[in-house]
Amino acid sequence: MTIKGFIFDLDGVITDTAEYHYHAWKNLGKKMGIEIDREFNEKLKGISRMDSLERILAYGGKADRYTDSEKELLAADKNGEYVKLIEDITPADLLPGIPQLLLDLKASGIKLALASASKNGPVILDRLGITADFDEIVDPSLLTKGKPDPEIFVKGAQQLGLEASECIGVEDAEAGIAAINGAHMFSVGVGDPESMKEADYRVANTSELSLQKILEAAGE
Ligand SMILES: O=P(O)(O)OC[C@H]1O[C@@H](O)[C@H](O)[C@@H](O)[C@@H]1O
Ligand SMILES: [Mg+2]
Repeated sequence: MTIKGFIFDLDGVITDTAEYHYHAWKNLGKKMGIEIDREFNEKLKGISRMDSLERILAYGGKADRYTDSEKELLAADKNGEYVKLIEDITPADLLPGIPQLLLDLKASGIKLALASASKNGPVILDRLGITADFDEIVDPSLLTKGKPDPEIFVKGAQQLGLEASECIGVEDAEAGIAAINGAHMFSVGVGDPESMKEADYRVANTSELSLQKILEAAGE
């Protein structure tokens, strides 16, 4: 078999923390007088904390309103709310289909890496009880460019000791699919068809993720 590695996004793929990011940004937006809706939120998925804040400020026409240190405080405010929202995560918060997919990957001897832009990723993996399932975690603080740049997926493959052509990337973000495709990996998209239109293989939600179907679609 050619495929030897799976590289996963976390938020919105393994657990529904994408929803918590949305709520925390929406609340911060309210404090700044910027209305954030679900459509705009699609453009925030996969984007680092500070880059998300910059996008929100530009969207609200307030790009020049805050100093760098004020932006640090705003981002810390959002993260404070987010950290509270993830406090009670347990293994029951794995999205449907993910426990089985992880079992099937293990049984197939396929290695796993995490390619999340979130600095909260490791603590979430711990609370979900799946840290030991991952062979590698890409440290987002060491990246020079965030998604949609391919760097995080390229690093994931390197850390696993694999070629890009031997890996499959799984994402729920437009920026994430662009990053996987840019890394020349087969991309699996979870979400609505419009946001996931660039993915090589698409499912509407995680309960439809099947290792066998993904491998078939990838030509195995
Ligand atoms: O603020 P954190 O936890 O470091 O997360 C950074 C980014 O992580 C990504 O996984 C999320 O899709 C983004 O919404 C989020 O902004
Ligand atoms: Mg995501």
